[in-house]
Amino acid sequence: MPSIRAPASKQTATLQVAVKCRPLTDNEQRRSRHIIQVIDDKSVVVLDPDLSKDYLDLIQNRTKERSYTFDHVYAPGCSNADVYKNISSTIAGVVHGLNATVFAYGSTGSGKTYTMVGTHSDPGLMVLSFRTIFDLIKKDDSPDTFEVSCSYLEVYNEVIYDLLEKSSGHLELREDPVHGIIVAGLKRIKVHSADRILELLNIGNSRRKTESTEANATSSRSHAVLEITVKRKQKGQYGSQVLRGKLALVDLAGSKLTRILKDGLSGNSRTVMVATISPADDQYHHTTNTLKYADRAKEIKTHVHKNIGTLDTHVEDYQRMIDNLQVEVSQLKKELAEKEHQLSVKPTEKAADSELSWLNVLSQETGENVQERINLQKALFELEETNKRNRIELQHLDDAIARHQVKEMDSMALQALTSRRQIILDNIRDNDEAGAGYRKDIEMNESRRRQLQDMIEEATSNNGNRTYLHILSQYRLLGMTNAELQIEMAMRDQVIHNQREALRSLWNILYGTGLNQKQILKLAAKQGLTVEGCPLPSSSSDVSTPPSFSPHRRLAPPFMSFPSPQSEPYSPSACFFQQGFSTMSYLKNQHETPTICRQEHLSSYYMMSGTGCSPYSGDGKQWSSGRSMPFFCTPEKPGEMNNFHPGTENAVSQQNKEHSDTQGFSMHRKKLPPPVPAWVVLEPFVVLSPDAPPTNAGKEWAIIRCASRKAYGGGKHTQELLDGLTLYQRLVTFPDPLMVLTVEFRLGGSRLVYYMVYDADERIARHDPLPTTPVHVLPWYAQGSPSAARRLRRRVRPPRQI
Ligand SMILES: Nc1ncnc2c1ncn2[C@@H]1O[C@H](COP(=O)(O)OP(=O)(O)OP(=O)(O)O)[C@@H](O)[C@H]1O
Repeated sequence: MPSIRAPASKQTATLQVAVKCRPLTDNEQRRSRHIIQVIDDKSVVVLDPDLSKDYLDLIQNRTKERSYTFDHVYAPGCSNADVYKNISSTIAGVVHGLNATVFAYGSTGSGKTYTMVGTHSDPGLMVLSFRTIFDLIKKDDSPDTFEVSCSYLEVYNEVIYDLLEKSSGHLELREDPVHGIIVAGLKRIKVHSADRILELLNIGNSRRKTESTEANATSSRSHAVLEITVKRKQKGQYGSQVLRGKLALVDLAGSKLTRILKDGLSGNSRTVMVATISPADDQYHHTTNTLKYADRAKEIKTHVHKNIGTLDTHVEDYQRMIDNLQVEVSQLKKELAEKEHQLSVKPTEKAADSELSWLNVLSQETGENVQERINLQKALFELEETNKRNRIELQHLDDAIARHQVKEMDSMALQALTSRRQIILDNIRDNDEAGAGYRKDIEMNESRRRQLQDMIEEATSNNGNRTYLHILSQYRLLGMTNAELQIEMAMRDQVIHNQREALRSLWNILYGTGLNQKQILKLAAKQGLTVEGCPLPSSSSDVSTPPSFSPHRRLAPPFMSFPSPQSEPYSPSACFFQQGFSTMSYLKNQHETPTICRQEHLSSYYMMSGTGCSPYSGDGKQWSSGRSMPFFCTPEKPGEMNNFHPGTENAVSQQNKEHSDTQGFSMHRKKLPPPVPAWVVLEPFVVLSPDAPPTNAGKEWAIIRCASRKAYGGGKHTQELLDGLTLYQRLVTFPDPLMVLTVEFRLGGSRLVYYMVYDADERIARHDPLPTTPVHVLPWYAQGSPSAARRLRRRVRPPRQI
């Protein structure tokens, strides 16, 4: 079972501000006065060198000294290592998924580059930081694996250049909904040692633009940002969580701050600012300006939380996770086959009924014990999965709340977020408590199992019919083990299914950008990333071609495809591909029995009565828009679907029939159709929502309908919905202000209806889980005046079913 982790907590941190005064240079010693006095390790005094003010100061009883207090103050004799001592704990957080930003701020010639880069004898904060990172990775004795990469850029005259690229062109800043501000096309190089970063740093520095100024012979004319990313993959039984810590080391030219520091100054980062000052009297104004700014910077607050990877986890990671789980499943299958073989060898001897009665009682008890264990494990598994999602949502909410707080946005939205956060927190706590209870119950159950086994062993060894009874008891026990193995397989199938969903979402995002596979791979290579497991589009009209490769279907990719009423029901092979996975051999002949697909879904064919149901009508032609049930599902609500998708009545009633046919505890081998893709495009609807905000009453609304597996207070489904919605927002460019589209999330099992209402002005006017009042949904052509319908029909091309 995956371990239950503490929720990713978020802290508000203030900028750590240090001031470092450099010594007078040789030149300055000849011509300048020293005007800085470091009082102690926290305060510094600046003397006004203007002697003409002495008289005024005297008569006005003013002091010519200005005193400032900071987190740390370093006198001219201090080394970079002294500064580093006080920030090393911030740097260490990067190895645990936290972001950190260190930047030097000061006027030209004040010692920024010296502080950040340093010299051979006095290495700077950059060098010391990445030494720490590699030391910590080396010393880490957890089973986690690490991947460190680095990028180095400069900003010169408002233009960004890649310092790790020989003749870098101009790069652009982009706001990425997932990763925040990113520099598109910036090279990211995987590194395995501090020396390698040092090497890259030197290469990059040699490309930096410098020139001689009055204050500094080699004055940096550009800002430089060295970014080190540490990806930590934590191993868990059912998958790995990825923590991604980022360290930005910034050497600013002159003194203006750029957008690149946005994260460091307001976002998710522990940030250290080292204000560098010169002690020379001719730098007085620069020095006081720097100190005033640094003094104000003390108030800046950041919101720090761990970056726990979900969607941004690399495709390759998911693929690898799935591969491992598949190996596990095939091992279990092998074991199952062996047990089944043993079961087929039936005992031939007979014993008197009376002799067997005690064995019957024990067998029955053992059976109940197994069933109880199965149910407990199943419930625990669901709880843990749900809480994983809850924690992710919690993190999203924390982010959103922090953003609202920073922007001081309206309290209504903030209130909604906060109350949602409380619900999630309560859910997490309740689920954790319930999980602990289940674990205790499982322990008790297992000790009872051991007791029962001992009793059977003892009884058979004392009986005259020893061999027969032994075989008989083994036969029954094997039956139980068989059931347990099937459960285990189903659980793993469920995990595979989840990972598959995540992987498919990732590919959908990539395809949804409108890029083809080649472009995606090229782009990834540019970023220094290797993309594995890319679904290969095949040529011509192959059903397996992802719809996104068609230029006229910009909107199609996220919604995947759905069999049109005219088309053949999904063949397992087509379905298999549309899940986002391909194997070349598999695609060669889609009519062959798909061995891999069968393996993928085999255990989904085993259903426990009372928990399973099929969305399939059974006539091979009529589909509900559902997918085959994952093992742990609750029955779909009949009728819900009918509102939105005509022609599913048969499917639903058939499904209910099947469901009611399978009561009582026993294992059923039920053939279900292979799953259909998770995204389905239905025809557009125009909605008059009774709970629409009054200002928008009477307008035409578009509604996006989403469905998900479990309600559970917004755990699993919410993340999937968020992913989907982010995707949607990103992809839909609204070429026409009145975009009417209905999307249905299909994730199998019972559904949670989720509404997104878009209107012409506000994009997302409203989104709500389960509206309290009914929403009247009409096909767009049936709504409003004939002219409005005509207008809509012209503007909105109904999404095609593929
Ligand atoms: N702590 C120090 N000890 C000795 N020399 C120093 C120290 N700090 C800075 N210097 C010297 O001061 C001069 C200016 O430093 P530096 O180049 O780091 O300034 P800067 O703030 O980066 O300037 P610019 O913004 O123009 O690039 C250099 O000659 C550097 O060697």
